Amino acid sequence: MLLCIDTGNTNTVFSIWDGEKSIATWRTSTETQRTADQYYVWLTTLLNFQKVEADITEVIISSTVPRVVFNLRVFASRYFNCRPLVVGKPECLLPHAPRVDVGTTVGPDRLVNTAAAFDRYGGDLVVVDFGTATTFDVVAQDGAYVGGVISPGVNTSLEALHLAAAALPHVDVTMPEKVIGTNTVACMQSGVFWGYVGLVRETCSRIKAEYTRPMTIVATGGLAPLFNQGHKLFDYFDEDLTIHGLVVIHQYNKEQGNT
Ligand SMILES: Nc1ncnc2c1ncn2[C@@H]1O[C@H](COP(=O)(O)OP(=O)(O)OP(=O)(O)O)[C@@H](O)[C@H]1O
Ligand SMILES: CC(C)(CO)[C@@H](O)C(=O)NCCC(=O)O
Ligand SMILES: [K+]
Repeated sequence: MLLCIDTGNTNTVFSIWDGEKSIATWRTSTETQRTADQYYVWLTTLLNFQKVEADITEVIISSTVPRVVFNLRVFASRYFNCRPLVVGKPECLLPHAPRVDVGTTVGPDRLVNTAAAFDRYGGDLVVVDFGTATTFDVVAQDGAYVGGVISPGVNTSLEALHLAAAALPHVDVTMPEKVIGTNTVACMQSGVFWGYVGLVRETCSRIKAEYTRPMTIVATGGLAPLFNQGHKLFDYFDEDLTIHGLVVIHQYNKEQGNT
């Protein structure tokens, strides 16, 4: 079985796959201090609790936080006796090489989203991922990542507002009934929610105008459905896009004899 690990700046998702079949998926917060042994204790507790029989023999990792990769590598080799594939490292092959400026790095989550979205929807895409950052990844007709846009994440924006202004509380994002708020929380929620609807709409429309070919917009990330209520911002919402990309990239490496 394959263990897929998707580490974002806020959360890390572990997902176990038996071929094309998902066995279990769990989420934990991303912490750079966590050791290989701590990952194992956490994972086996959940496996035992849910009575999941998992015979993990392969591991693939995408991490936007470079510092956690070392401990995840130790975790894979110590407990599953395998050398993990790490997306973005030269030893992990990609179905399509990104076309970006020489010497630049592309976030591994964006490479993974690109591979997943191309597999499911074909080319000429914008992938919008609502994570710690809101990213827009442009996928060309041939499946290559050809650039995109990075905006502050929804929760990141709300948190920044709270940290920067003494009188502004911590609030959760929601879709407000009205635009004109009549209390502090409602004003903040309105600013972030409607501001984001505008941000996504304007960014996608400008990407489409610049790209010149018809494009499909695919959204992923826990907050995507919130922004799609009645606003028709996306053509598709795909909850497990990033994990699917890890399965696709792992499969590609196997086909190339690289595991
Ligand atoms: N309706 C909602 N209202 C508020 N928060 C939500 C809602 N739905 C999901 N969330 C939260 O939004 C966050 C977005 O999840 P997602 O996996 O897309 O990004 P993340 O894991 O936080 O970011 P990263 O991948 O950069 O670590 C999660 O923390 C999730 O708990
Ligand atoms: C933009 C984030 C933080 C989104 O998770 C991640 O993809 C990242 O750290 N990227 C590196 C820079 C880039 O993708 O161009
Ligand atoms: K994510």
